[in-house]
Amino acid sequence: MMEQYKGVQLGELSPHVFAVADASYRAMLNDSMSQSILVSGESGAGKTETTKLIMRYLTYVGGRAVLDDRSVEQQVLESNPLLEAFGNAKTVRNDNSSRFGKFVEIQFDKSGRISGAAIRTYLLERSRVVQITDPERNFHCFYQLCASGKDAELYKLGHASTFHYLNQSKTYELEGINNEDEYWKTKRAMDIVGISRSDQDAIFRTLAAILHLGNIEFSPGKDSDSSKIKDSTSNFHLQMTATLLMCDPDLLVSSLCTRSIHTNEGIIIKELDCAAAAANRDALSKTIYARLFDWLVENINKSIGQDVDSKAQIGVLDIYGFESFKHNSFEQFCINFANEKLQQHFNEHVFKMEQEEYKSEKINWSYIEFIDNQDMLDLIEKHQCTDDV
Ligand SMILES: Nc1ncnc2c1ncn2[C@@H]1O[C@H](COP(=O)(O)OP(=O)(O)OP(=O)(O)O)[C@@H](O)[C@H]1O
Repeated sequence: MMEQYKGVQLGELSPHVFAVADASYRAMLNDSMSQSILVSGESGAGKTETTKLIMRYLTYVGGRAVLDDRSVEQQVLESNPLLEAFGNAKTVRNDNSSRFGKFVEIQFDKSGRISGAAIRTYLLERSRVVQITDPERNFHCFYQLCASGKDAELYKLGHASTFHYLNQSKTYELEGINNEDEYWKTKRAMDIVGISRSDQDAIFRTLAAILHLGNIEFSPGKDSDSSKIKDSTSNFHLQMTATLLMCDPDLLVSSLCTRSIHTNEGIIIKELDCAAAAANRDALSKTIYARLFDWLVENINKSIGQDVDSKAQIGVLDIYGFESFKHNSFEQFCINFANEKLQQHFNEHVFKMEQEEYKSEKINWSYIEFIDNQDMLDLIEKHQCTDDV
């Protein structure tokens, strides 16, 4: 199919993702201008798979610029399983739903050969680390680690069902997928992108720490509105978390059960009640996970290598689609807002600007009705004067 679409004018053959990829590649070469491909659609529509096909096509036409055994394009493609292990999860609509947005920039030299690449990620759904509902799952990597046999034992991990962050939903397995096999695939992907064995250990240690952290429970302390570690089980998970994160257990307790407020007079330590301590614990887990994810992306980028002298680039944007669940949170608001913005960009170019041009050139055409969502966007993002409201 790639051969068939290579160099053929857009529209001559049936619609195909390779036709779009080819058109952007030719436009980049002929006009010496960078291009962007926006892959949109609701959750489960096939955006991530389409993005992979686009990258495969650009790899096919953009050839190989580096003559070592791990070329740039291969590394971009091979970084996918790793990003998916840490950034994808089962949702009601898609067993492998991307829970982050991704912008892949493929850089080309003046002869149109791939010379570098960069992956930028957006809006990781951090809340999933601490809260899931049946039949969804947390990020794949947690289930992979729990099923990893000896490695899981090393971090004192049991079955996924023994962890609060995973057992809020009773779905632990995915159809046709073996968690342990996936664990080894993820490790292999780490080898490919050049993550050292000691860094790999640190990554899984961090994941294990998050799981143990989630199992720490609190009970009321001596003072009113204060809290303490609930019992010996919670204390075990606390000690495990501290060991895995290589921090002092007492410091960890105080960072969970108290809050420091910086004032002009100095720092005030405030005790937290059980609910606030649990929220603190979850905030810590989300932050650690988000930073781990950013670290992974940064290392993938370092390993792929950027071409600072690149002549032009093709960017492929794969951002997660419209979502409407039974319970929608701030994340859904951000996702849907980003999608509305993208839809408006599409409307601007496909309907508004095109029809304005017809009008100015007095071309006879039948007006295409479309829903203009500008008012909705203005409502959310425009600064309003109080007088106007
Ligand atoms: N071109 C394709 N060929 C075969 N199967 C496909 C193709 N595109 C999508 N699928 C199937 O649909 C599923 C969902 O696709 P994908 O993960 O790409 O959706 P998405 O639009 O990126 O969803 P989300 O917004 O939830 O991340 C895939 O796991 C795969 O099973």
